[in-house]
Amino acid sequence: MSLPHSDDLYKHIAQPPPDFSKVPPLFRSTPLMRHHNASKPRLIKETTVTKPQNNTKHTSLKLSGSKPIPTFNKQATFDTSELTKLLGEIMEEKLQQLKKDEIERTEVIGGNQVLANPVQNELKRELEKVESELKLNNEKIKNIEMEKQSILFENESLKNQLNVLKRTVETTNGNWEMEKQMNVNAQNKIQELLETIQSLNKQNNFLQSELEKIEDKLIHSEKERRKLHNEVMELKGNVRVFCRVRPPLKNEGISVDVTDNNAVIVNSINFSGKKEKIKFGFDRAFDSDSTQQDIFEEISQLVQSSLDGYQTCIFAYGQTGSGKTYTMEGTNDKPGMIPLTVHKIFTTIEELKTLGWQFKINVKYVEIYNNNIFDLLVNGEESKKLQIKYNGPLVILPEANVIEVFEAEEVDHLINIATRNRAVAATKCNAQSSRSHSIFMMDLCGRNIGSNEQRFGGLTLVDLAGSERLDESGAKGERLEETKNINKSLSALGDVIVAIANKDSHIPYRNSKLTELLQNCLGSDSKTLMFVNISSDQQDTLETISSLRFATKVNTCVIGTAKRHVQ
Ligand SMILES: Nc1ncnc2c1ncn2[C@@H]1O[C@H](COP(=O)(O)OP(=O)(O)OP(=O)(O)O)[C@@H](O)[C@H]1O
Repeated sequence: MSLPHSDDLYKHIAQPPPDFSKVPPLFRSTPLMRHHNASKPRLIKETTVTKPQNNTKHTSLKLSGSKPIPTFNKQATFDTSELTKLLGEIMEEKLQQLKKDEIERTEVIGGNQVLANPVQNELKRELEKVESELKLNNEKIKNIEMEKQSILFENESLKNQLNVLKRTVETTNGNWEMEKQMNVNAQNKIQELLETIQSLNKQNNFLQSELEKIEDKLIHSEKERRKLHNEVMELKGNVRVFCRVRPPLKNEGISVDVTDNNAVIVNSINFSGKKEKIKFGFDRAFDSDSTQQDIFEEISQLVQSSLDGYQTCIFAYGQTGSGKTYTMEGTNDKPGMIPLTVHKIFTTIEELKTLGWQFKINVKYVEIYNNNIFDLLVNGEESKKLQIKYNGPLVILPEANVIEVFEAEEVDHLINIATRNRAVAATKCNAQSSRSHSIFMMDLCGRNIGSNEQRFGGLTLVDLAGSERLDESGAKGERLEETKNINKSLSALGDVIVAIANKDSHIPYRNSKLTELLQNCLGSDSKTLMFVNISSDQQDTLETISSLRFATKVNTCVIGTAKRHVQ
């Protein structure tokens, strides 16, 4: 009798899980040896079966009288519990058979319970061997079961991972498609933009050349404009006189009329007591209704001249209380010529920037009191006397504070400081009378960044101290000294203008600090505008006539063609 070797048995078990669905139900569910046949079942030798599909040989166990143990199928699902049960049943059956054989053999011997027969011993050894093999196989099956569980678990985990990877690949594919499309769109857009840039570059080059042509034309027309402007100014006269009539302060009758915008008629009484009308002609005459703006419109062209590189000077002359300070400085709500001029300069500079002009503006503000020059741009401390020096033909004040300004508001602030510092003394004639000449100076240095042309212009605005006839003022002591100095300097101013008008070889600038300081802007190189301010009050008639005579003298003065300071 030959039993299957345990290794052979294990060989079948160690194969991949068999597919029991392909095993006939009989072998999967029927307990093999539960219904014994009449003949005793025996474990018989191995049978070899060749599978037609792949010619592989399979070995199966078979018990006599029992159903054959199913052939192992590599493709089949592996059900170890079924196999264990099957093997158990085989072993059990074999054991029973051995026991039965032993009993039969014992009976053969004749009822003697003797077992010492060699066949019996061999069977016993066989039994023990089979039993130990069974045990061993059971353990191997257990291990295989565990390994199977682990493989199943790993398989499940790999399946999950595979699913995740599949989804990731799907998503990535979707994203990649989307990005591919976006990339195509972006490349199209870039192409479009490149084409636009190219076309814009072409346009730009064209416009650039057009711009250069226009700039050339502009520079040319700017030069033309300056030339024409200057010709107009020269035709108008480099020294012009405007007369402004102050509204009456007292209700005593008006002694002055303005006609034709350029003539002033004074109603007076002559020495013989007869009424007479004295007429004075000027470049412009403004009646008492004229506003600050009306007047500024007429002088604003001088601002352009100063930016064009000319020295310009505007001064206000007139008796005390005639409205000089009102005209030059004005009030907060009715700004005068100085603040209006400053604002105009800054707006014009802004416009000139588009033509490549850049300006540096320095401001000085001084007063002349008792023929001494004092700085008005001092903060708190007492102003010391300033000395006039010469830089070639140019008059300079090296000790004066020079403030560079960048906007009109800064100048407004400086004017406020100067107004506070200005010496104001009460006199019999006017409790608010200014007893000094105030002189506001702006140096305008322009440079054109395109043509590198440079211009050095200047604007001087002078509020002269009130002219007074000594017998009228009744001044004594310090006030008398002030009045004398004022009148002396005003007289010197008249003399200088007359000397210039007469083309005298000597111009007496140095007769007073006023004329000496105004030298830069009183002469052939400059454009001068004088306001003669007069009172319309009847009681001021004599002073009015005196002022108008002085102004007429200036008005007839023809100063030579102004020179522009350019490099
Ligand atoms: N055109 C005007 N319209 C209205 N008020 C004016 C006008 N001119 C002058 N005034 C007023 O007359 C007064 C005297 O004017 P202002 O102080 O300007 O004279 P002034 O000539 O500067 O005197 P002084 O020589 O003493 O300095 C001020 O109250 C001023 O407001």
